[in-house]
Amino acid sequence: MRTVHVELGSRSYDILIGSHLLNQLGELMRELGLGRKALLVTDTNVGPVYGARVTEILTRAGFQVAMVQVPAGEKTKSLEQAARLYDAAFDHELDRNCPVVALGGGVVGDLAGFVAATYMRGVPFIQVPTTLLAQVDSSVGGKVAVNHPRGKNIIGAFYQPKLVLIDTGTLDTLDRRNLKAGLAEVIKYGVIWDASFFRWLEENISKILGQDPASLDQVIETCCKIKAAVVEQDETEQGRRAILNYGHTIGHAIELLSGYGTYLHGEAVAIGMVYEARLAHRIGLLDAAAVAGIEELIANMQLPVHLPTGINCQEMIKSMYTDKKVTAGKLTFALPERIGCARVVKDLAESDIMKVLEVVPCWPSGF
Ligand SMILES: NC(=O)c1ccc[n+]([C@@H]2O[C@H](COP(=O)([O-])OP(=O)(O)OC[C@H]3O[C@@H](n4cnc5c(N)ncnc54)[C@H](O)[C@@H]3O)[C@@H](O)[C@H]2O)c1
Ligand SMILES: O=C(O)C(=O)C[C@@H](O)[C@H](O)[C@H](O)COP(=O)(O)O
Ligand SMILES: [Zn+2]
Repeated sequence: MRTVHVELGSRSYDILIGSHLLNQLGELMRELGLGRKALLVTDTNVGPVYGARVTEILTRAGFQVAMVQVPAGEKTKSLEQAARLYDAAFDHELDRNCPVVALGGGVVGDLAGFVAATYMRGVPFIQVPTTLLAQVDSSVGGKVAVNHPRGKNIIGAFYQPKLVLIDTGTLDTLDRRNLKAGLAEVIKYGVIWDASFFRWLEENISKILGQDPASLDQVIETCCKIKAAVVEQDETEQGRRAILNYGHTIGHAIELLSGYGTYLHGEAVAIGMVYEARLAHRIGLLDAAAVAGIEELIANMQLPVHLPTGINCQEMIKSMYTDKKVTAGKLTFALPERIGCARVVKDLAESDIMKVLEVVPCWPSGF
C-alpha cells in the first residue's frame, strides 16, 4: 500500500493506494471515530458491481448502511439528485458525526461531497474513487459541486474528505473510454508541474493504455502527490491552485455547450488542453515545440484533440464568462509556460481566444 498525506492542519487526511483496499474500508473508518450510520452513495453502474460488497464490509465493521444509487452520468450532478440524498440522510437518521461515503467516479464524489458539506452544515466525508479520473484528481483536494444549467460546478464548496481510499483493483471493471478520459487529467499534471513525469508518460504510453498495474500505480501515486502539493499551497484557490484548471476553461465550455455528458469531462479537458496550449503560444508564453509535444501525447493516449462539430466559437467565448476564474468581468486562463510549469494569466483579449478557436474552424468531432 502507498500512502500520500495531504497536510491541511485540522483538515489533513491520507490517500491510501493499493490493489485490495476495499476490504479495509470498514476498519479504517472505525479508526476515524465516526458515527455508526453511513450513507453510501454510488451510481447505477458502480452500485451493482461493488455496492453489496462495500455494504457488507461496512456492516461487518459495525456501521448501519443505507445505500443510494444515483443515475450514472454527468447529468446527475444536480440539485435534484442532491435533494434525493438529503432525504435519504434524513430517512437514515444520520447525525453530525455520521459519514457520507462516495463510491464511484467524479460525478458521485462531487455530488456526495456537496451533500456531505451541506447536510447539517457538514458531516464526515469519505472518498472511495473507482475511475482513473477520480483516483488521480477528483477525490483529492475538496472541490465538491453540482452543475447549474448555465455553468459547470457552479454550486459547490471546498470540503475535504476524512480519507481517500483508492482500490486500484476497481479499475479492472472500468471501460476503455473512461480509462482514457482519466488520462487527460494525468497529462495535465505533467504539463503544469512535472516535466520528467510528462516524458515518462511519453515513454510508457503502451504500458499505460495496456493497464499495466505497476504503471497505473505509478501514475496514480504521482498525480495524488502533485495534487496534494498544489492543494496544500492554496486550498481554496486564492491563486496558485488555479493551475489545476489548465484545459478547463475551454473544456467546461465544451461540456456545457455540447450538453452535459455528451463529452466526458476528461475528453473535453483533452481538447481544452490542446487549444489552451495554442493560446499560450499565441500570446508568446509557450514555444511551438511544446505545443506540438502536448498535442502529440494527448493524441497518442487516444484522446480527442479537435473541437466538436457545430460548436459556435462565439457561444464558447460567451460561456467562458461563467467560469469561476473570471474576475471583474475578465477571462482568466491557466496556461503552460513550458512543459512542467504553468501560470494563471488574466485579462486575455477575446480576439486572441477567437483566433485560436478558429484555427481549424470547428472540426468534425472524430477523435
Ligand atoms: N472535484 C474535483 O476536483 C474534480 C476533478 C476532476 C473532475 N471532476 C468531476 O468529475 C466528473 C467526472 O468524473 P469521472 O470521469 O469519474 O466520471 P463518472 O463519475 O461519470 O464515471 C464515469 C463512468 O464510469 C462508471 N464507473 C465508475 N467506476 C467504475 C468502475 N470501477 N467500473 C465500471 N464502471 C465504473 C460510472 O458509472 C460512469 O458511467 C466530472 O463531473 C468532473 O467535473 C471533479
Ligand atoms: O482541484 C482543482 O482545483 C481542479 O481544478 C481540478 C479539475 O480537474 C476539476 O475538474 C475541477 O472541478 C475544476 O474546477 P472548477 O473550479 O473550474 O470547477
Ligand atoms: Zn478536471
